[in-house]
This record gives sequence, structure tokens and C-alpha cells, in this order.
Amino acid sequence: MKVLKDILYKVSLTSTVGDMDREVSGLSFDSRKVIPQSVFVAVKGTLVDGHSFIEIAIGNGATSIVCETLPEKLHDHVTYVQVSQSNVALGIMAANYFENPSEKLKLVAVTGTNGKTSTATLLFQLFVEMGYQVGLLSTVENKINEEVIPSTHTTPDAVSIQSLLRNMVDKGCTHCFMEASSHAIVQGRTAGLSIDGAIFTNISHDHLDYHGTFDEYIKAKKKLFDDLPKSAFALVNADDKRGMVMLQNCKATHQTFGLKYPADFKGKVLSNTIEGLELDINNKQVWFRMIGEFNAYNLLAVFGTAVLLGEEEEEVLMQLSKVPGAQGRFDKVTVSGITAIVDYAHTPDALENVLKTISGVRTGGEQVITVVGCGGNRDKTKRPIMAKIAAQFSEKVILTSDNPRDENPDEILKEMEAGINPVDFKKTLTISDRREAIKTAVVMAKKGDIILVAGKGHETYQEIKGVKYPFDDRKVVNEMLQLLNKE
Ligand SMILES: CC(=O)N[C@H]1[C@@H](OP(=O)(O)OP(=O)(O)OC[C@H]2O[C@@H](n3ccc(=O)[nH]c3=O)[C@H](O)[C@@H]2O)O[C@H](CO)[C@@H](O)[C@@H]1O[C@H](C)C(=O)N[C@@H](C)C(=O)N[C@H](CCC(=O)O)C(=O)O
Ligand SMILES: Nc1ncnc2c1ncn2[C@@H]1O[C@H](COP(=O)(O)OP(=O)(O)OP(=O)(O)O)[C@@H](O)[C@H]1O
Ligand SMILES: N[C@H](CCC[C@H](N)C(=O)O)C(=O)O
Ligand SMILES: [Mg+2]
Repeated sequence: MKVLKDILYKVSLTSTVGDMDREVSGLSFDSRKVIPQSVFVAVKGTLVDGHSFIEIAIGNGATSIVCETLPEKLHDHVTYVQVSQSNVALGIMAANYFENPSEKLKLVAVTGTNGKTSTATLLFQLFVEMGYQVGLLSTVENKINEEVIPSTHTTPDAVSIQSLLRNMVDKGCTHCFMEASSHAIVQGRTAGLSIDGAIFTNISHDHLDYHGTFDEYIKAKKKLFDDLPKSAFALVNADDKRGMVMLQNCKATHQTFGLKYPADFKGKVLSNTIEGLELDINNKQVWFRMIGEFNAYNLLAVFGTAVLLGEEEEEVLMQLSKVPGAQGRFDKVTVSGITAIVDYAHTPDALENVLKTISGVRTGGEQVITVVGCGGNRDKTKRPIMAKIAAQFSEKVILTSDNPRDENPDEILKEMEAGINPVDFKKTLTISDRREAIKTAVVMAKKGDIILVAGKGHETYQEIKGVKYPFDDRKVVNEMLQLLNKE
């Protein structure tokens, strides 16, 4: 059992009522998961206010309540702790509860609109290759060495992060690489972490539904850097104009990577083909299995991070050239001369990068057929832009459903269609059923053509009105290529 006042260490308290030496059996921010004698932290959410569940939490056995506003009715057997920001308090309390595991390993957090999973996964694979025991917190999966713990978010909630880190430390991990989403930073999921290094990949259009404006979105990312200690490093993309913004007022050691402007870790693309990338890094020519200039950025960020963590440059490059990268990112299969690429591009910038990469590796004559949709309950303003980009860089486009979630897929598709330039109408089809859309792309494809299925990458489901139905772009596209006798 832990003692309440110990898990409140470093939390700034506004007021307290009741016994602070109370023993606590658990920590929860969800009244439905409260266990007897535990602490319930009331967090103001986007849908509801956790303060309205305090009585239910007490009914379920909570004996300590952490909140921003004290309830009118106080129970004698309960301790109340008032704080100014309960989500930040939750992060710090979760760290204390699990005995600050992040202090016991090297923790690197990756933020940015695109490239977080790619970069964090490459770091994980590199450090495993170099013989370390390593942890990973990512959109695709959480890992403790070989063990896979399914992931529900890009960045888990604060209690899950700390519990996973504790597990990593107990299993001997010396390093952990994690994604820090802008939602997580704003919601305090990353509060309480002792971070040794943070990486900024890039920032472009996404999540304006949540952050409201692009400036607020930038601020969310910047907070990760503002909160870094002096002992950490901050490694930012020198070619992204917001890279330097991240470093303003950042106490950590400033470091940069890039391909264009002067940078501490500078690279040059020597060749970029459908098989991989050849880069010049510090006068060493190295071949990598990743495809596209955007991956050159990810590889440079990984190289820089490894060096900043004290690894030897040559060894890093040698091992990095072997690693496969994240699942569902430019996953390629060629059957009977037709190449199908499944990629997680779900933002305008990512889609443009992937399509430009495909254009760059074309040998002439082939058509590019793009199948793409946009998720429901997410930023609506990216929908017409993504459709426009798909049409601009493809010979044929099939607009389809992604994860409609609670929205009507046909409405999402109308919003996408609105972005299509009239001259591109004749090359555009709308087929709401994703399986049918992929099938149609395969039927249309001829030998030499390239099919891009974008937006869902590694996802193995399609989320419709709260239900996750099995759906895997990689399996469907393969199945269609076989079924339609294209093998
Ligand atoms: C919009 C958003 O980020 N929502 C996240 C947020 O939930 P919320 O603020 O909506 O919570 P809420 O439902 O309003 O509830 C408020 C509080 O009341 C509590 N509650 C609620 C009901 C009840 O009966 N009892 C109770 O105690 C809740 O536990 C919560 O503490 O906090 C929850 C706990 O951490 C998250 O699970 C939830 O993620 C939702 C499911 C989600 O879809 N999030 C996405 C947008 C997200 O976080 N994405 C980023 C990646 C984005 C990217 O970079 O591409 C991620 O890190 O995954
Ligand atoms: N450095 C990069 N710059 C721009 N685009 C990239 C970069 N790296 C990857 N991409 C593109 O973005 C897509 C998503 O990449 P990745 O999954 O690494 O991003 P993420 O930041 O983790 O996304 P999420 O916010 O969903 O967690 C890839 O499938 C690819 O199309
Ligand atoms: N992390 C991103 C994933 C988007 C993936 C796309 N397939 C969608 O469902 O919109 C988000 O939560 O916005
Ligand atoms: Mg990710």
C-alpha cells in the first residue's frame, strides 16, 4: 500500500481536507474503474467533467479525491485534495505511484505531425539490434523487448504510461522510445515524466478540430520542449520552420538535423528508389531499407538521437541500415508486376510526401491509382485537401471510407469530393465500401501500375459507430490481387 501524501510529492496543492497519511490501494481517473480505498482524480475532459463522477467514485470505494473544485458535500471518511490542474497532478501522481520509472531509464519522446511512429520504431529496432533491452510506446504497439502490449492510443494515459515504464524497468530495459501526441501533451499525459531527449519531426495540418488553431497546435508541441530539463537534449528538424520555434526558451541542449539547412546531423540523399534510400551522413554512404525523402529525415533524427545518447557513429549506421521500420508505413507488395503500397498517410502533408515519393521512383508509363479516405470524428478541414492532393498526383483516385466512427461516411466523402478540381472529376470515383474500393483499384490496374492504399496502414480494423470490425488494408489488397488472378 502507498501513502496518499507520498504519491502527492511535487504536486502543487491548493487545499486539503482530511487524513493525508491515508493508505491507498490504487489510482484512477475513471469512476468506473475505481477500486476500494483508491484515489480518484477528477479530470475535466472533452466530453464530460470528471468532477461530476466524484460521488460515484466514492460509492465504488474511493477514499481519496483529487479535484480542482471541492464538492459541496464532503464525506468524513474521505480525504479531499484540491489542485489547480488535476490532469497535471494525475501525471505526477502516476509517476510517484509507480516509483518514478522514467528516472531509471533513458527516455526519448518524439513529437510532430508525421513521423513519430516511424522514428520511435526505428529507434526501438536500432537499440534492440545494438544489444539493449528496450521499451516502445507507439501508435502501432507498445513493446517491452519482444513482448507486445496492444496500444489503444499514440500516447497512453498517464497511469498506463507509468505502469508500462515500471514494467520496462522491472524487465531490465535501459531505454524507452515513445511518441508524444499533441493531445497527450495538452492533457498532461506526459506530465511527471523524466525525459532525457525530445525530437521534433515536423508540423503540418492536422487536429485543428481539437486544438482550434494552428498556433495552438504549435504551442501544444512546444510545451514538450518548454518542460525539458537542462540535462536533456532537444533535437529538432532544421528544415521545418517551426523547428527553431520549439527551441525558443528551451533549457535543454539544442541540436538539429536536416537535409537542406546547416544542421548538427546533416544528410544528403544519394539515391531514392522503390527498394530503399542511399544517404550520405557525415561522409559515410549508407543504404537503408526505408523509402522516400521523408524517411531520410526520420533516419537522421534516429542517427542524431543515438549519437546524443552516447552511441558510436559507425556502429549506429551499420545497425540502422539493417532495420525494417514500422509496419504499415510504405508496405509494398508486387504481384504480377502490379505494385500495391499500403501507407498510414492520413494528413495532407503525409499523403503528398508519399505520392511525391511514388512519382520520384516511377520509371515511366505506369499509372498511379490511389485509394484514400478520411477518418470521422477528426479534423474535417483536411478532407478536401487530401482528396485534391490524391487527384493531383495520381492517374486515378478512388475516394472511400476510412474509420467513419460516429459520422455518416457519405457525408465525409462529400466533403472530400468538394476538394477535387473539376478537371480531375473524370479520374475520380467514390466507392464508400473500402473493400470494394480496393477491389476496383486492383481491377483497373495493369502490369507496371502502382496502387496506393492510404490512411490506415497497420490498422487491423475499421471503426464504425463504436464497433471495430476486422479490416486490414494489407490483407485485402493481397487477397484481391490473388482473387483477380493477377498472380
Ligand atoms: C479527445 C481526447 O483526446 N480524448 C481523450 C481524453 O478523454 P476525454 O477528455 O474525452 O474524457 P471524457 O470522456 O470527457 O471524460 C472526462 C473524465 O471523466 C472521467 N469519467 C468519464 C465517465 C465516467 O463515467 N466516469 C468518469 O470518471 C474520464 O475517465 C475522464 O477522466 O482522455 C482519455 C483518457 O486519457 C482518452 O482515452 C481520450 O482519448 C479518446 C478516446 C481519443 O480518441 N483520443 C484521440 C483523439 C487521441 O488522443 N489521439 C492521440 C493521437 C493523435 C495523433 O497524434 O494523431 C493519441 O495520443 O492517441
Ligand atoms: N518525417 C516525415 N515527414 C512527413 N511525412 C512522414 C514522415 N514520416 C512518415 N511520414 C508519412 O506519414 C505517415 C504516418 O507516419 P507515422 O505513423 O510515423 O506518423 P505519426 O506521427 O506517428 O502519426 P500519428 O499521429 O497517427 O501517430 C506515414 O505513413 C508516411 O506516409
Ligand atoms: N492518430 C490519428 C490516426 C488517424 C488514422 C486514420 N485512419 C483515422 O482514423 O482518421 C488520429 O487519431 O487522428
Ligand atoms: Mg504514431
